[in-house]
Amino acid sequence: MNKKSVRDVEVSGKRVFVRVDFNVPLENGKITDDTRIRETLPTIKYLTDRGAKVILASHLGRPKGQVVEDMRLTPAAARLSELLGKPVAKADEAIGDAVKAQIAKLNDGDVLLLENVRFYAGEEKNDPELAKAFAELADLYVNDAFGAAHRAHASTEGIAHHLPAVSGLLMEKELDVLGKALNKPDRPFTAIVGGAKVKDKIAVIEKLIEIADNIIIGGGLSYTFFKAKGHEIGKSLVDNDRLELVQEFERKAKEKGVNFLLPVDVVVGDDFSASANTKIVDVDQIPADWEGFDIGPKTRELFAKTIAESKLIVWNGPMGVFELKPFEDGTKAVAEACAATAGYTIIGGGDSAAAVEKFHLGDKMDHISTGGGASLEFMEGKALPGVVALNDK
Ligand SMILES: Nc1ncnc2c1ncn2[C@@H]1O[C@H](COP(=O)(O)OP(=O)(O)O)[C@@H](O)[C@H]1O
Ligand SMILES: O=C(OP(=O)(O)O)[C@H](O)COP(=O)(O)O
Repeated sequence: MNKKSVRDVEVSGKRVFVRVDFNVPLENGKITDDTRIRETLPTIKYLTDRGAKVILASHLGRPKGQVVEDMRLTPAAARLSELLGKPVAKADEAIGDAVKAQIAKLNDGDVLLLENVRFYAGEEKNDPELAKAFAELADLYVNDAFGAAHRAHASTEGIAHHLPAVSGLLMEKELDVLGKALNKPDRPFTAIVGGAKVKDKIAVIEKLIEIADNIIIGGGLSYTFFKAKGHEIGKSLVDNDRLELVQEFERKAKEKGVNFLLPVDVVVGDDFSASANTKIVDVDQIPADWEGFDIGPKTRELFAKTIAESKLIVWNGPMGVFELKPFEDGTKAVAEACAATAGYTIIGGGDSAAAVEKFHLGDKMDHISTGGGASLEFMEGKALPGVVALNDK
């Protein structure tokens, strides 16, 4: 990488603002998968071992510029403290005099976690005033939030214009591993896209058609494709603004000789809950009032066959609502197929990583990336604003 990292600068005694991605899955205030926190330990330890004062900043969820009590970072501070085996102070805000006073009390080697940066409307707008307010807290900026590197926000991009700015060790590792795998991909190369961030994911498919041999679509994303074909989709997730666009994808894929696989059957439920009534139906038989929550058994077999024959598999986004027992089997089947294939497997995204860990298959994958959207955009060849803003070597 041509960007400076923590290894290239003096950190001892400095106040270091480290942007991490602690956007972890939570259930009733408990962290269900701490991968993203564990993955930042090398950077945090590197800095504390050398006597830096570490000021951590992250977003959690999408609170849209408001304080949302359930989206405070308090559980992340507690988990980090357990993992580091030492106290981690927690601020109730991310900027301002109270935070500055807390920082002034830090000793060399101490760690402080700021409050959710998305509680401030300026974060996602990349407001220069907010970026300056973050920069006032520190002497050095470290970006270790690979999962948010595709966002040009005040704490991922703006701040880098006000302080010396370098990458963390996780950021460096992610770019290195993904770069090596995707520079000259082994073929057949299969991209699997699922999940619930429908708009974001649809945006990357067009480019994937140009680089992958097989594209597998599952999860909440698929229903926009079914609706575009004129099928009833009941109450399933949909992006009504992109019905024409997704039809284009299938046409383009055909033109390029890319195998474009959509689910053929799905598991529908009458409620978003673990006690919902469920049915398995073909994709043109979804009842009105029901909602598609998982891929069906015929689809699992179809997807598994393609995964088995692939040399490189990049998977982002669960195949269904794997958090709920009745809708976990599709994601589990794809995770098992990825675990069994001889191909090189890269799993990306907070929830996809959580799913693989839930099924105890994490150690069977070649790389679990902390970024879903970020790894997809990296794969597209797009510049990641959180990386571009860092100082060149
Ligand atoms: N058919 C579906 N309907 C609603 N939500 C879904 C469906 N399939 C998957 N999901 C949800 O998608 C979420 C993950 O989406 P996303 O954030 O896009 O993935 P990642 O974090 O891996 O990038 C999971 O919480 C899962 O419950
Ligand atoms: O969870 C994240 O992305 P991912 O779901 O693509 O892995 C990152 O924390 C970015 O979050 P965002 O998509 O709300 O900007």
